[in-house]
Amino acid sequence: MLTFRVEKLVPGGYGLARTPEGVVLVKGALPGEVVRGEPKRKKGALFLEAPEILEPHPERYPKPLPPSADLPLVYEAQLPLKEALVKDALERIARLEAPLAPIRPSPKALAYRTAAQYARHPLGGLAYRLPESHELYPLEEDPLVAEPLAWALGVLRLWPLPTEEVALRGSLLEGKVLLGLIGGSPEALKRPAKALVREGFAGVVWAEPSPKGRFRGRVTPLAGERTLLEAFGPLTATVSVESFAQVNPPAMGLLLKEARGLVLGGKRALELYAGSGLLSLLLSPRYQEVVAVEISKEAVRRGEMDRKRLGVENLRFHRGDVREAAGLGAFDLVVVDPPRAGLSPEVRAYLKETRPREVLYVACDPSTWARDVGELAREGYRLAFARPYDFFPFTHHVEVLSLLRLGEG
Ligand SMILES: C[S@@+](CC[C@H](N)C(=O)[O-])C[C@H]1O[C@@H](n2cnc3c(N)ncnc32)[C@H](O)[C@@H]1O
Repeated sequence: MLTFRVEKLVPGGYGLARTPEGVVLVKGALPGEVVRGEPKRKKGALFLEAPEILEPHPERYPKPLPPSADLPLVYEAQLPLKEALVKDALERIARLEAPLAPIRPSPKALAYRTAAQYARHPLGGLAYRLPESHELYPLEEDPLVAEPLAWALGVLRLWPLPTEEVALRGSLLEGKVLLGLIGGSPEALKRPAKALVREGFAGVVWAEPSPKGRFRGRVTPLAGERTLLEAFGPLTATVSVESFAQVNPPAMGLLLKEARGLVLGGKRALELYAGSGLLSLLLSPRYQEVVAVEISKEAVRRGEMDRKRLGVENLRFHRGDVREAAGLGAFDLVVVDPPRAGLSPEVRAYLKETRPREVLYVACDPSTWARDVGELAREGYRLAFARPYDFFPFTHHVEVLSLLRLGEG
């Protein structure tokens, strides 16, 4: 059993501590806290997953939070820690001393999420599934979800639906919520789905559980609407329960507003990992031609709906794999917003080969972002702008908006 003090927060949401046994990564412990436990060795590093907290942080958040909330601090105290994560990644991984604009807080610290997934508890009601485990935590309430989802949770807790998981996507603009039922039989769920729509859900789809990920298998609409309209600052866009959209639309709205002012404009722009093409729609007035590449059929379908609704004529969606970007030729601007793994080796090779004048990089993982920024800096790019954004209060997650420019320009 070891007793030690946690030094700092590191990517992945762990508290790092230096102990006589070596460096220990502690889950759910905050910088400055004294913890006790038996660290276990995993893949060469020491981890303490369920520490006993002997000396809590003076600003520890006093109310219950879901298990995904791995930064249980009063809101103002979370922001410098997130800023430090990005700065640290930039210095340690990218080896850059570039200035970082101050972190932009989330417009709301609680009740901000417009999407969430829960497991069904075998004893009834809903539960949180602990990350990377099958353990379930019964759900009383979720203070992080926005109003339409809080209403949905109240209804779903009482419905004994024969599914494995439920997914929710709300719209703050419409004040409505869509429901995804994952697992069970679509035939058996048709009637309950119709009843749920009568109860106030905007729409219900069924999805086959898939080892490739949520909504990567068969999806069947059961009742009501399939999409909602949401406001992302300067843009309105369709959202669905079946494919990626940012979970904190007002925070994404602030990022979009700032992104619009960063780029130089020009002839051709390319967006990779485009989702439904929010950034392409936003930047389309600044370029003659815009191409958006995205692998998810459902995201492209939503993007096409938005393109037509907004009357954007110079944007073309290309449903495909970004690893094949080499075939698309050269662009003045390349926009990227990859998943946590960062840019694929093929995309990095494509950027080095075609050398766009500007790369607008939106990141959800500071470590892989710093790896990619460091690589581009060695290719002659300058990190002209970088600002952390808080899209996920009460978690270690932090988003970064950044612009890389070729040469001194
Ligand atoms: C972080 S999201 C960004 C979406 C968009 N910028 C937005 O804010 O809505 C990453 C997107 O990359 C897509 N994606 C992941 N791997 C891909 C690949 N190899 N080729 C094309 N798209 C991919 C995912 O489907 C997802 O929509």
